[in-house]
Amino acid sequence: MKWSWKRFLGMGLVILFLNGTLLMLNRGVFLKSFTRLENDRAYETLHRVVGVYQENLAFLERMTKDWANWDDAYAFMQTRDPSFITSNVVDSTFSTLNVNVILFLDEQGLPVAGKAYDLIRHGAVPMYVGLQDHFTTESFATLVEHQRRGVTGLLRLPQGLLMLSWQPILTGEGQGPSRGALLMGRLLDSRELDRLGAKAEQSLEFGRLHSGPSWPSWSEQSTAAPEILLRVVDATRIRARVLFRDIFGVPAAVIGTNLSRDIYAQGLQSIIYFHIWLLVVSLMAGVCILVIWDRLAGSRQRQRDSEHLFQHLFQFSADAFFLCEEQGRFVDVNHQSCAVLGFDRQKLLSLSWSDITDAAIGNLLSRTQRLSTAAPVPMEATFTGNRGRTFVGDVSVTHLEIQDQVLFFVLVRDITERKAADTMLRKQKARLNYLAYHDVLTGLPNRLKAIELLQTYIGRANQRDTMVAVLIFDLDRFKNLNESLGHETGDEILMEVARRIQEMLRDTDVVARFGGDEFLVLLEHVADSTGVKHVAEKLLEAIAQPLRIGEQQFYLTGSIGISLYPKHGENAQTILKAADSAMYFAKEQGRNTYRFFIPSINVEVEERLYLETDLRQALNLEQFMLFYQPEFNLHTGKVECLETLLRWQHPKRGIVGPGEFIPLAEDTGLIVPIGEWVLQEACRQVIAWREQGLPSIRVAVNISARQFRQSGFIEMVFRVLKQYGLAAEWLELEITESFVIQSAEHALNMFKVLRQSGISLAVDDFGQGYSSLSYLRKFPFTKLKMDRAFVKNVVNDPHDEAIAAAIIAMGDSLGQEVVAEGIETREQLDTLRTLGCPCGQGYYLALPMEGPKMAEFLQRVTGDSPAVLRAFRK
Ligand SMILES: Nc1nc2c(ncn2[C@@H]2O[C@@H]3COP(=O)(O)O[C@H]4[C@@H](O)[C@H](n5cnc6c(=O)[nH]c(N)nc65)O[C@@H]4COP(=O)(O)O[C@H]3[C@H]2O)c(=O)[nH]1
Repeated sequence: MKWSWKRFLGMGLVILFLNGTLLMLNRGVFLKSFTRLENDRAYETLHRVVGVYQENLAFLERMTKDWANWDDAYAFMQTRDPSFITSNVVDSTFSTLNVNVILFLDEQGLPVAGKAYDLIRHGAVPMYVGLQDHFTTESFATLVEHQRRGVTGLLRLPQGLLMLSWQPILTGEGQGPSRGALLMGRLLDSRELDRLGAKAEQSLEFGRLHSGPSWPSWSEQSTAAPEILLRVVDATRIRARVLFRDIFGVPAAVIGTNLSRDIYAQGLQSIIYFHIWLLVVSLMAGVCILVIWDRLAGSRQRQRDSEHLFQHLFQFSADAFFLCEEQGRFVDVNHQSCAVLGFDRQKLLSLSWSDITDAAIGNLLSRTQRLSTAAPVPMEATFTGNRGRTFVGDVSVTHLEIQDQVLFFVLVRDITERKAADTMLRKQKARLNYLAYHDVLTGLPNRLKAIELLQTYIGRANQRDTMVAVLIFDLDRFKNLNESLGHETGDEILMEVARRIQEMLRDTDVVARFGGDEFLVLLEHVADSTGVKHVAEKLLEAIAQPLRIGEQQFYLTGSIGISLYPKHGENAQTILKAADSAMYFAKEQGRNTYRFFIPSINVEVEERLYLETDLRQALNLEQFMLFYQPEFNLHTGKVECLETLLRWQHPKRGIVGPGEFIPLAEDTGLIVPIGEWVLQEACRQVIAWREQGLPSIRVAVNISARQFRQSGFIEMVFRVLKQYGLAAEWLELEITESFVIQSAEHALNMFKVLRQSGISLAVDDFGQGYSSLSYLRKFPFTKLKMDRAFVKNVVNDPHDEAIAAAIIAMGDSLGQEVVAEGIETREQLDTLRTLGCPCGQGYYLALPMEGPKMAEFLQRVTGDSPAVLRAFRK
């Protein structure tokens, strides 16, 4: 609540003013009444004093009259017998009658007998001086005549004021003639005054007046009636006075009293208390009124603001609002309603809910909530506007009751675009979800999905006490293929492989692409390894089928690693690692095979990792060296060529043969720089020997498929030849038959370029891959190196001998030099010579040798070395 201090101050001042005015009025009205009441009380008090005084006078008069109408007194006035006085006017008479003076006067007013008595000291005193003088005066005589029944009243004497009664002395029956008068008097002294005050219940002050009126407004009166005067002295006192006149009508004394203004004081106090109370109450009431007023004003303002805001929101909201009756007729619509439906306001107000939507009004009713009780229940509906324009709206309905009429407050938000966006988003999400869990190329589940599935299978295997088999399948030397043929061909191969694997497996089995050329097969509910073996064999078989992409035909092999859950690992991670290790092991074991995981595999895999690390450093550390093995003309014994054979001088393992590290170098790509080094070293060595005076000799360098496919390979060869100044005719490149089969078409141009430059081309390990004869004719090979496998049994196995003979004949007919590899015995040499094999290589003829030894060897054989020639002469 906002306090308006000015308003509060104003209200306070008004209350103060009103209270002040009321106080003044009350004071005027009530205090006057109080004063009047007090005056009345004062009059009453003084009247009581006067009454007592007059009673005293009347008593005195009666008593004097009794004595004056007494026969004895009547007789005394005649006889003047003093015994009457001595017996009747004694001291006790004064005390009894409570008078100070008793005086008998004759007809002339002269004293006959009398006595004066001090009632306080109780003793006779001399007759008051000048007392009798008053009764002889003319004015007294007039007074007596005027009064007729005696005179009673006050008389001023030097001794004080005397209350007296003068009565003519008559007989006991009150008959005359009068023989004089009797006067009895009582001094109005302090004692008498106290008695007067006690009787009037008021303490009195007495003031004697010695000469004429000095107090204001004493009226000149002839009567002896007392006059009362009141004066308000202050807020606490009223002074009240009564004036007494003597028998001659002259002011003689004033008796006064001060009256406390109790009524006034109490009244005033009550008024003040009442006004304080009134002020407090009115101030509190004022504050309450202000607060209530403020609140009422605030709530009215808020109500106005909220109505204004509601109107503004209603009219200018970006959403369409409809206020409609129970039957659906529109009561009010906003701008947006007109805009979305394309109607003007008048037209829209003439329509009803059912004209613009197919959402039944009954439907709305069931979904409404009372306004402000809960969130409205949303629903979707299709709306049709002007000229058939349709849109989808999000509808929220609330209902409210205004003067017993139920109205629906309907909010419609055009969500057509949002719905379209939602649909697109859902599709995108689905697509993203698909991409997150699938391999785009093959459509197979990807690694993530495969691992999830594996975890699910593991869970189920735990429940049913079965096994899960994991087969990791990798295409052998796929990288080489991919690099040489291009990624598009590589992708097609992968898709075909995926298709074959899928076809081969059951629907319940899972095949996933793990990345690159690696696939994963999951087999659930496996009882033992027999079934798994069968699947692995079928897989290898399916892959081994010739694969045709366009015009080219490929022969692929794969290596499979197998692990079983829970035998080889306790969770998805360890089971996958085991299968991976087994797959590497299968590759180690010559590829195109499958291997189950055994714990020792891990050691081998680890070793392979160490080897890879060392291999990466070997070139920089100059740990490589070349050995040379001669190829001889089996008829002349002449060294036709030297094959370079790579060795790795490992710091810990000693000399490591190429069989142990070349596959690794190929897999890791290290073969490219290593191969370049070999070529350089071979060229350098040949030139060096030449410079040593040895005869020029051709050097054969093994080139791996990966090197060959490396872009810029030919340029590199030419550059090296140029670098060492070696003519191309002294260089021979050996390429394995498997590579020739795989990529002959692709490499044909390269072979041609190389050959045209004068470089010799040899097909290594010839015979194993069943090269087609058409290839051999088409390609510019200069040499076929018969695989050692045929040489091995050429002596004993007629089949191998026949193959060897065929190869020799084929080379002969194609004009290609045939070199038999791996001649280890005299018999093999002889057989081959008999078969007409032109050249040979093998430990029987010469072992691979380091450069210096080979130099010595060359020195010897050039001079028709007896050791070598001996072998040929037989
Ligand atoms: N059992 C037997 N073996 C004999 C006999 N005579 C020679 N050998 C061996 O046969 C292999 C001949 O080389 P390859 O067939 O090209 O086979 C080579 C070649 O394919 C490859 N290789 C060697 N050096 C390199 C190289 O610098 N680059 C590449 N890419 N491969 C190389 O490693 C393979 C193995 O090389 P090495 O271990 O040096 O083994 C050599 C050699 O020592 C014999 O009478 N009996």
